[in-house]
Amino acid sequence: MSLEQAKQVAASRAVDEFVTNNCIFGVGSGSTVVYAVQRLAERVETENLKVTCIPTSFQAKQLIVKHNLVLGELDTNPEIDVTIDGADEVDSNLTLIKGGGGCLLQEKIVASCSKKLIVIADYTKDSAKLGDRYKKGIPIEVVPMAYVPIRNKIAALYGGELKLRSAVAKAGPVVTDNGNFILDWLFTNQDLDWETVDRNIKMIPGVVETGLFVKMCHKAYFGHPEGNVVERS
Ligand SMILES: O=C[C@H](O)[C@H](O)[C@H](O)COP(=O)(O)O
Repeated sequence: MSLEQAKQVAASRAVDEFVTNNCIFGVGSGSTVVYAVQRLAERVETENLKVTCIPTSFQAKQLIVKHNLVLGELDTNPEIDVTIDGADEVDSNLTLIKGGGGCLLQEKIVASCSKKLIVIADYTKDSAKLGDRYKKGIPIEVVPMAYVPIRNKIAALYGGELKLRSAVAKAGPVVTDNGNFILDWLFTNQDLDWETVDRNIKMIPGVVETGLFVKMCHKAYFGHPEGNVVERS
């Protein structure tokens, strides 16, 4: 079984366990969520479910539209029953690194409005400590004019290196769905108190959001190459 199939089994399991008729459903972002939306669309069709989908990114919105699902927004649905989202790394406390695909801000807003945040991932995202397996650092979304002082302040506070994320098919930096830049913080101390770190970084003027999701995740599903799914809650 491939990594893609490992993502798929985790996504299907989560959708089957958490999506119910008439629910308000937060749609995460990234490559694993694609399988969750596919499974949701199958269930909506075969079981005639009524589900309103709240996107966490431009990509998520496109997925909802492509599968003819009902598109909602926080203005009309500020309380979400369950959000299913991917992650770049999940530690033993269910603390997450998110934003590898640049979508952390809307993801965290939607997660904060959700009764439950469920993470779906392949087994390579399952770590004891943040940084064990994901080596690209913690994404931090920042207002463009402030990226240099923010970079210096975080390095002075906690050490490590902060890199302005560069675009691949464009010259210059990645610009998020919200018009901001992303700093990837290559931290060196894996034993930090991530709740405090998250709070302190967010206090720096110009920081919009961090990719640290602390005490937000209700349950994680990790797909394995053998086809089994490991659950953690
Ligand atoms: O910005 C992207 C999101 O936080 C994704 O949920 C995360 O990067 C995981 O994506 P994938 O399922 O593609 O590994």
